[in-house]
Amino acid sequence: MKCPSVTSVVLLACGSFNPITNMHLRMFELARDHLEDTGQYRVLIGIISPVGDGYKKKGLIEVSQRQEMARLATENSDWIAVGFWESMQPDWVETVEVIRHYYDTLFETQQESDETDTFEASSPQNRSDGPQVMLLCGADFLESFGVPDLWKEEDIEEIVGDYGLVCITRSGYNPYKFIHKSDVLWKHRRNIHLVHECVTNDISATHMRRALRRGQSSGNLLPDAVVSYIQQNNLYSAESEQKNGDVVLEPLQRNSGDTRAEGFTAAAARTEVLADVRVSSCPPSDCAVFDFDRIKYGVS
Ligand SMILES: Nc1ncnc2c1ncn2[C@@H]1O[C@H](COP(=O)(O)OP(=O)(O)OP(=O)(O)O)[C@@H](O)[C@H]1O
Ligand SMILES: NC(=O)c1ccc[n+]([C@@H]2O[C@H](COP(=O)(O)O)[C@@H](O)[C@H]2O)c1
Ligand SMILES: [Zn+2]
Repeated sequence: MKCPSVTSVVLLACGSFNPITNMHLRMFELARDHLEDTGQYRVLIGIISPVGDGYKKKGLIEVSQRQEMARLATENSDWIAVGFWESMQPDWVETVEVIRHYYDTLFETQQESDETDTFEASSPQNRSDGPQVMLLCGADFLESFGVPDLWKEEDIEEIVGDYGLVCITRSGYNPYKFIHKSDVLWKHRRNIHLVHECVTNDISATHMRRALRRGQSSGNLLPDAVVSYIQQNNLYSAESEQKNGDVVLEPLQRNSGDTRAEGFTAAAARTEVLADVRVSSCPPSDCAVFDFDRIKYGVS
């Protein structure tokens, strides 16, 4: 019997990581288990890429500190590491460019190790050799594709069409419904791996920052080394939470040309509406696999 080929995968998670939480680390484990369970993939490494300060998100502390926390959180992992390239760029970098960067770097490495030197540059979807870079995210990230002026259509098309996405469900979001309603996501649904997080939780960096600035415990939801680093450097306060408070998020500014704070407020309000799609329904019973063609989930 012919052995089905196994694709090597690099998982890339882009985000603020302000600070990194245990859920961020769990996200990688859930994604790896899910992909490897299919028998079609082998996950080689996971990369955490903290966004640069130029992203200008409210309450975003310096990237050197977010990086250090991510480094501490992953120092004992044998497969998850921090990617520094994104934050070393002078300006905020579109996510698709970060993915391209890691894809190109891996491709070059593969090329160098190839003796025959017969490789030709080809687009990711046409390449059967070498590892595939997949974007790893939570359902809120996926649903942010629907926020006007936040993402370029062509970037979404490239991310899901050429590279692929692994999305972890998150309380308050319904990625099944979101994909069903989006033409581009539906078209590329086979490249979107939805992983159902069976342990319902509402862990977020926002909750952690709130607890920390109020002097409360992080309730074991942050790695110990990260808690110590935060305490030693007195990182989260009412003041740090106000950082970028009156600035427009860089992607919105870039895509809409709007530098006014009201522009951001309007977009933030749209985000709220999006989050309102909140449907608690998860895939019926199967926690690991969701087959769009097999399961009907009553979307209007
Ligand atoms: N509890 C969670 N469940 C699923 N995905 C999550 C969870 N927490 C974070 N993620 C994902 O981790 C990635 C990085 O997210 P991010 O740094 O924004 O963390 P966050 O907890 O959402 O922080 P914040 O509250 O500041 O937005 C995103 O893709 C996000 O969707
Ligand atoms: N157009 C884009 O490429 C685009 C838009 C918004 C956010 N992002 C990225 O998504 C991530 C979002 O992080 P947060 O969920 O912490 O805001 C960041 O890495 C950011 O750079 C990319
Ligand atoms: Zn977030």
